[in-house]
Amino acid sequence: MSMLANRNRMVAGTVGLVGIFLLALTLAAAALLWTTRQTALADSEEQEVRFVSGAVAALNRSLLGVDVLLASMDSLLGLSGLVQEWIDEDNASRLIRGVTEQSLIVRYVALVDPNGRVVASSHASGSGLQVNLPDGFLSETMSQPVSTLTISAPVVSFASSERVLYLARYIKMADASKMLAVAQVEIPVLTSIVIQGVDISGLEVTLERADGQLLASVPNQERLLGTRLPPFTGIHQGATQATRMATRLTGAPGIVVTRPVLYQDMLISASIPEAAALDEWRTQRDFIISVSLVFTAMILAAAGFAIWYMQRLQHARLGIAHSKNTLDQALESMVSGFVLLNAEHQLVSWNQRFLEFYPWLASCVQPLLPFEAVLNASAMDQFPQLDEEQRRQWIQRHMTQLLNAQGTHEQALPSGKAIQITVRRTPEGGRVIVYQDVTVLREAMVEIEKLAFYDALTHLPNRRLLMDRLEHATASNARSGRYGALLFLDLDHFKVLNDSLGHDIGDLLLQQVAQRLKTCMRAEDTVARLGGDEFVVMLEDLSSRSVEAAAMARHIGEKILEALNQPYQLAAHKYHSTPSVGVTLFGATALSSADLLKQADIAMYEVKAHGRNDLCFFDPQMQATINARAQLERDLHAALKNNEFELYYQPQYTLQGQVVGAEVLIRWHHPERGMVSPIEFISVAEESELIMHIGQWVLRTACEQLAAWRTQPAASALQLSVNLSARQLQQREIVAQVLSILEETGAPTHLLKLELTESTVLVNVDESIAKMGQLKAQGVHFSVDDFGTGHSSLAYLTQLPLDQLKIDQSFVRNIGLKPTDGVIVQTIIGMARNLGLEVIAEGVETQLQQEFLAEHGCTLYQGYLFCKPVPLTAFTTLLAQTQQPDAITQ
Ligand SMILES: Nc1nc2c(ncn2[C@@H]2O[C@@H]3COP(=O)(O)O[C@H]4[C@@H](O)[C@H](n5cnc6c(=O)[nH]c(N)nc65)O[C@@H]4COP(=O)(O)O[C@H]3[C@H]2O)c(=O)[nH]1
Repeated sequence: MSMLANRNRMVAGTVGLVGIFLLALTLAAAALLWTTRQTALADSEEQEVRFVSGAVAALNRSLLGVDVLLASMDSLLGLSGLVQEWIDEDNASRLIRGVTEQSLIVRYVALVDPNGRVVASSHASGSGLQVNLPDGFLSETMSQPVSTLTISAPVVSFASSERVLYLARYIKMADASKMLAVAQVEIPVLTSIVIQGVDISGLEVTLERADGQLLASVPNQERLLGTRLPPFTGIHQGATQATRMATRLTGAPGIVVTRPVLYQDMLISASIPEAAALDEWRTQRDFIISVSLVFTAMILAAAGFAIWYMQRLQHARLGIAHSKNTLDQALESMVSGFVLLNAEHQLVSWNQRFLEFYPWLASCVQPLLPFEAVLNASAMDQFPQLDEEQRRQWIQRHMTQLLNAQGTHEQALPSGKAIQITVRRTPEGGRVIVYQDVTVLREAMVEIEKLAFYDALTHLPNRRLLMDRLEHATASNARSGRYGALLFLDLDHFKVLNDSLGHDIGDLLLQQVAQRLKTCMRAEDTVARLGGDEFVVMLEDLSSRSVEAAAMARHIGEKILEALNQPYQLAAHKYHSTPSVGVTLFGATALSSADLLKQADIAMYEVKAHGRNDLCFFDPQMQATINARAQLERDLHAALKNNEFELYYQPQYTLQGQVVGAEVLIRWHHPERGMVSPIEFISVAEESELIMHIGQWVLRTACEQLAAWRTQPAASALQLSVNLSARQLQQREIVAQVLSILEETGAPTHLLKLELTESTVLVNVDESIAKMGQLKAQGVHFSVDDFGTGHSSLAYLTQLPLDQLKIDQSFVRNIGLKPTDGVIVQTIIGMARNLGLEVIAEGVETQLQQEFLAEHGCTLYQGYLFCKPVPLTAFTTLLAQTQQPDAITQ
């Protein structure tokens, strides 16, 4: 409504403005017309005044000449001394002719007696000339008291048949009689004198008497000559200014200038009809009017265009306002939040829904607010704990995400809402951001996923999800070459429970079993319920060695057996349940998920067939291995308890054959199997807590021996190298443990050398370095076993607090056989020397090997060439026979 009023106001304003313009233009044009008209009239007046002045002057001069000519007759003819009869007419005519010929305007001059008879004349006929003076002219002239020039009315000359004027004055004779000297002037001659060659358009010139009698005129008006023109009214005859009145001849409205002539109340009048005076002005007038009309047309056209344009503009504005209104309504009725940013990433538009999602922004949003400020407000409200730098980074991260994002991403709000944010770039470089509440959708999806992939009773993954994960796991294990395991569980006699106590109780058992199974697993493992009382556990990424993977699977299986064997409280019923567990490994062979599940299922039935509540592997060989390992573990536990271990000592020699120490190597006297090699049982022990106990036993025994040797001069300087397994070093309390054993046994710290393998150190380098550093600070020595075989520890070599490098026997064995190994041996020796470390070669079996090592700078040796690992008694005997070096000092 107001827009319409506004438009009308604008149109009215434009019309008014145009009216003013047109009025101004009209006034200006009129003023211009008036001015130019007045100027044209003034110009004509001026012209007329100039002309009349010239004409009067010329006529006066001519009349004066005639007057002088006539007056000169007296002296020429000596008339004042004569009487008429004395006049020699011929002589007088000749004399008159002589002076008349000198005049330019006078045609004839005659001497006329009071009776009108020509006495003498300038004409060839002399006194024979006929002069037809108008009636009364003669007597009128003669009767003048003083002789003055009189001018007759126009008459036709007998002599020339032309219209002429007679100019006369009387001359007194000696006898007081009077003679009339008359000059005949042809009117055309007179008018040509008056006109003086001037050519003024429309000019009317009259020579008149004061009473209006017309004597001559230009243009010649034959019929008016001698008649009386309307007298001048209200005009002073002597006035020199122009007067607006009817022209003298045609009576048209015009400009009249009149001036008296010197003689006999004659005057000259010049008239220009206004029409002629404004001739040129009319052209100007037409031009001014044309220009004004053109301007008027242009103004009207411009106004028309302006109104049209305003209407269009208004229309467009109305359209835009309407569109904006519609858009605003649309935005406000959107279920999504909406934000529009300009190219400078400032807020241009947003809707209420956006503020409902982010209520803390309600007080800060305003047009052209930089979006960074919006993020800042969010960060301040939502993450008040962030310091300024963290907040800056948070804002930066979100800005980058906003600027680079095309498409959708999701945001979880503290309120629990899930907001899907869609960012689109506008053609101007701005952004349209749409915020959609997808909380319900997400919850529904979670629910759908749950229904699709999870078991409703236990909330464990169902068969579908298990198979999906199994597919992934088998594919990934096939790539990495590592093994995983699938454990198929079935609850023994579940049907009996269900039938006797009902399904609800059965369901309670299943739920509790699910709960217990989860507690036995790592986070990355999967426990699934296939249905009924069948559960499957999938263990991924166990080991790259199948035996080890099987052992780990067995461990977990046994854990499950133990957990599920605990009594259950099912509502009011106490219940004891047992499971049967079938295991199969996956990773080596590319079996399908279904086949793997079948294998585990078969293994599980194997358990059922053999009395239930047990675990069985699908592969009989694997089962046998696992059984053996299980047996070995059990035996190792017993061995520790029954003191079945013994330490052997393998001496370490200098080049000169002196024994500087020994490596202690564990031996197990199995009650049934006899001596068991550490190669067989150390790796098994390392997979469980057993290695801690065995390692501790070895360390304590070695330290006790060192302490015992303190008082024996032959052995008091010997160092003992003790192998420390990876798991031992990873123990948090290893440093305290070693130090307390040293203290308890009283062994000299500096005689204890701990042998580590490269891989042992590299498990957790920084922590290993720290632990080694602490022990080193107390005097304990370190040697790296198997140097050069494992991972490249070169990068850490300088950081490790080492005393000795041990060249692995695999290189020593190949000396003389494999040139590259010879080179490696040389390199290790060189490196050890550079780092100021001792270097010892193990597994030296031949003279050739020893010579090669000696030649390249190796100073210590261990191997069958010198001595095999031997029991303490044999070692003590050996010591007695061998020369010892000086004691090793700290
Ligand atoms: N062919 C040949 N072999 C030689 C020669 N000289 C020594 N050996 C053998 O090489 C092994 C050297 O020990 P290792 O590399 O630490 O390798 C050891 C070590 O890793 C581990 N082990 C032995 N005792 C312990 C122990 O007390 N604690 C820990 N953690 N591991 C031990 O068992 C591995 C095997 O020990 P052993 O059977 O005693 O085997 C010993 C030793 O008998 C030689 O000239 N030729």
